[in-house]
Amino acid sequence: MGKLISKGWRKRDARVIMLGLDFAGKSTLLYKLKSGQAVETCPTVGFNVESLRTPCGISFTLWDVGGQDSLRASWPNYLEDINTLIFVLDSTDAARLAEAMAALEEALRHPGMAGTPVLLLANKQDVPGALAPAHSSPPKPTRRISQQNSHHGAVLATCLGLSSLAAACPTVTMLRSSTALVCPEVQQGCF
Ligand SMILES: Nc1nc2c(ncn2[C@@H]2O[C@H](COP(=O)(O)OP(=O)(O)OP(=O)(O)O)[C@@H](O)[C@H]2O)c(=O)[nH]1
Ligand SMILES: [Mg+2]
Repeated sequence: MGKLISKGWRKRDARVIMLGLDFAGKSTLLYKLKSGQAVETCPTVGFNVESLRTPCGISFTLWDVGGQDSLRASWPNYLEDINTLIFVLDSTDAARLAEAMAALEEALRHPGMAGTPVLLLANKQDVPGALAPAHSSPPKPTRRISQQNSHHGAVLATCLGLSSLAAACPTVTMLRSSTALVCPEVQQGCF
């Protein structure tokens, strides 16, 4: 929130970008926050954007960017001058956790991301068997992750599980979420 203020939220609404692999639940979350309703979604091609306001009166625009593989090359275009990145993980998709981490790593390398708060949402926690932030058999990273970005490299280098991601980097906050249930912290705009 500090960066949100320092970047001049009085002049314009804060800009919050939501990224994550396809099927993670980004659009579902966007429309749940906008309308309070569970909305049926289809894969996003391009982006969706909505103006929202937290209960404590902060206005922000929430950008939901399509996460399909073919669309990820466009992600850097959305990362200019942002106040917060929300990265949504599908906690039921252990097979693609390493892919998600690689995509997050790529996003964090963007120069505009230095010092930007990152909220990692471990989504779909309502599904039985969903990975918990402290799950015991985390996937191994597919490759050694570089330390290029001093703000985030340490996290990614120890990308052994959801909890270590959050613990190792001060700019990353971990939150379990379920759009289906609407996590109260998200609804109250506590990010
Ligand atoms: N059980 C459960 N299902 C969810 C949750 N959030 C989203 N879903 C489902 O996950 C599927 C994908 O949701 P979307 O919101 O379209 O995913 P997306 O991240 O926007 O995907 P792209 O637009 O392709 O990047 C849909 O069938 C949703 O109903 C959740 O918290 N729990
Ligand atoms: Mg979508």
